[in-house]
Amino acid sequence: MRVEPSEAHVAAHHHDAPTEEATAVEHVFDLRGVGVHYGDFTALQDVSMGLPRNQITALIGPSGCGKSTLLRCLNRMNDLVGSARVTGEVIYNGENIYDADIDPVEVRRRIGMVFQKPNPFPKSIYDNVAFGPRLNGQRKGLDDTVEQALRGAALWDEVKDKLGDSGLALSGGQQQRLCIARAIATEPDVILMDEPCSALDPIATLKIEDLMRELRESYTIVVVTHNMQQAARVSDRTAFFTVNIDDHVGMRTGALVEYDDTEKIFTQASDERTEAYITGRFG
Ligand SMILES: Nc1ncnc2c1ncn2[C@@H]1O[C@H](COP(=O)(O)OP(=O)(O)OP(=O)(O)O)[C@@H](O)[C@H]1O
Repeated sequence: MRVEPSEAHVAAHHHDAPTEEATAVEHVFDLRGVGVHYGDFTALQDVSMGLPRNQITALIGPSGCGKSTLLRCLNRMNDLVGSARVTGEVIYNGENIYDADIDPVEVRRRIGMVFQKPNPFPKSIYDNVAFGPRLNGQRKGLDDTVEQALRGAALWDEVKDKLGDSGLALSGGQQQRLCIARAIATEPDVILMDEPCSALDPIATLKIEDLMRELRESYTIVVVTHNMQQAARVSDRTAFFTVNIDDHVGMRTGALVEYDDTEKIFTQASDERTEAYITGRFG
């Protein structure tokens, strides 16, 4: 990629004087009229929103409104779905990640992903975390990299004496933290999380939420969640999506209804559809 996000990151934190421009919120992503289509089916249309750096943005809304589809758009995971096509612009650190000269592998290195079901590789804890750095050609300092990533994912103390054990032998919550460690080991800029706690019990869930708040210091996080309390507890910004149904053709297309500070969405939503959803009257 032409713009090196880590440089953009450093630059953003070294403004000399707080001019009006410097104090404006910096967006890691600017989505401009984004639509996603699977063949002839439009799953999501006309999404425009800016995702602020070092904040947690939650994507919420009823089943099928396109939350996961949008999340996968942000690191070109939809490329792996043959029929998927993205329209509009996904601007990441000033560049459209769908431009012809952008390498999707590099995009996915900068923008990591954590999935709903913890999915460690059937390898040791150490090898799970070292996987990405090794793939990137790192040969030296792997022990340090692994330790730092496991510390960053709040898992080090629990596994430091059994790094050679299988990742699959850990509890569900530990496996999810291992997946987070694996994601941060390659030093991404952004972490995308698709319902990261839906397979976890309440205690493991709270641990992941605490971890998300810590990770926000160093990363920008975008999380899809069905859990309203979770969105309210962890996120800074919330985007509510709905499904518009076209009865003539039976098309169900997702659309962004409202995007604002989480506190505003949960206390004084501007759109009655948002309020109905978060108060549990719909969805
Ligand atoms: N690979 C695919 N091929 C075809 N259609 C798809 C594909 N993935 C998703 N869709 C469709 O796109 C729409 C949005 O799906 P998506 O999974 O993004 O919604 P969601 O809001 O994340 O839903 P949920 O909350 O149930 O996970 C749905 O109508 C779904 O059937």
